[in-house]
Amino acid sequence: MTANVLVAYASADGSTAEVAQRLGEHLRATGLQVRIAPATDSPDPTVVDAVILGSPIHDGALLPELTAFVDANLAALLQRPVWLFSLGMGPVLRGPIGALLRTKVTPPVAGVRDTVNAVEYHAFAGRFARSPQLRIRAVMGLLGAVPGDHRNWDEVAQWAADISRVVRARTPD
Ligand SMILES: Cc1cc2nc3c(=O)[nH]c(=O)nc-3n(C[C@H](O)[C@H](O)[C@H](O)COP(=O)(O)O)c2cc1C
Repeated sequence: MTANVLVAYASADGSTAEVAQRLGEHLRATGLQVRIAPATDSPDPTVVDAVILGSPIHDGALLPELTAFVDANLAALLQRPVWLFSLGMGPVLRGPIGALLRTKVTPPVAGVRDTVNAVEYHAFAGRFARSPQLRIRAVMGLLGAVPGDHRNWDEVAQWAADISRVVRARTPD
């Protein structure tokens, strides 16, 4: 039997959408049936075997479109394996303060992770621009967050391979 996977995402500026698309394509290449959809399209998680949820982090939290999708579909999400990913600055932080913060999961993100009982949460480095605000630029400089596209496509491919292995192992032939 071919397993069905839903990749549902929120994205403000497109970089998370591209990671969701790439994850879905890698999963398809391993033989899974995959639907990739914005959370605002209300894709139906009850018709799939596994769900991957993704969102950028804004001000320490996942986007409200993603959390609204989680709230609206919680019963279905709790009945199937769910993986959660985010895009943000965390993984690229450097220096003494950055090192303290880079692996921290904020309470709002941990809340969603734990609410859906995620098999795994993966924080990917995202894409971010130079802030027009001097104060934000100063904080980012202090944390070593260099503006740019920090997405690591090999890491995305590896995560998709890991998920596919688990999903296929759970699906009877
Ligand atoms: C308004 C705003 C707030 C952000 N806040 C955070 C944050 O609190 N923590 C973080 O790690 N990244 C933060 N970022 C970085 C983004 O999450 C990152 O650039 C991501 O790749 C954007 O995804 P998108 O292109 O799908 O919208 C913020 C970006 C913006 C524009």
